[in-house]
Amino acid sequence: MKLYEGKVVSEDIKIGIVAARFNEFIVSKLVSGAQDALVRHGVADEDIALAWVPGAFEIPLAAKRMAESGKYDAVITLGAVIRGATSHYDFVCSEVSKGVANVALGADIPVMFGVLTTDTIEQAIERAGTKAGNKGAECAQGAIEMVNLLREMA
Ligand SMILES: Nc1c(NC[C@H](O)[C@H](O)[C@H](O)CO)[nH]c(=O)[nH]c1=O
Ligand SMILES: CC(=O)[C@@H](O)COP(=O)(O)O
Repeated sequence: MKLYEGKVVSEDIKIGIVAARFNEFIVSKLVSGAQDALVRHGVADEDIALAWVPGAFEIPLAAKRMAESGKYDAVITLGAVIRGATSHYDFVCSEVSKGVANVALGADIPVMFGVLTTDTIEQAIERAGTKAGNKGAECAQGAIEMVNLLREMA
């Protein structure tokens, strides 16, 4: 049986990050978690680019530009959508998740979904470097794995 799996060791990998500024207190921790994980797995700091957008809803467009530029082997999207008093949360989450998935399929490169979608601020904090890990670091490792996997499958 031929087995394909990507190693989580970077060899000449360039990464683009798109981060939403809304809930920046949380998202900044996701960005630093992603950057730390990328560098510690061998990605050169100069091979990482970061673009800030106003909110999660704007992530897919910026991710599309990065993914289709040809400059990056993978894109990591980071944000924190925290439920409020109206149904706005549902629309934002739906469009961001669908949009990010479509960018990956359209550009044919890994686009990692690192947007927290939580009911409470506490849940977001737990996933930004405390008891439930750091979603940015998780996506960073996943991005390296996916790049290596797709290179193996080529
Ligand atoms: N409520 C949150 C938002 N809302 C803003 C939207 O993402 C968007 O920027 C606005 O509707 C203008 O197009 N964004 C988040 O990232 N997180 C939230 O909790
Ligand atoms: C996720 C959101 O858009 C939300 O935080 C906005 O809050 P609200 O629904 O109270 O307007």
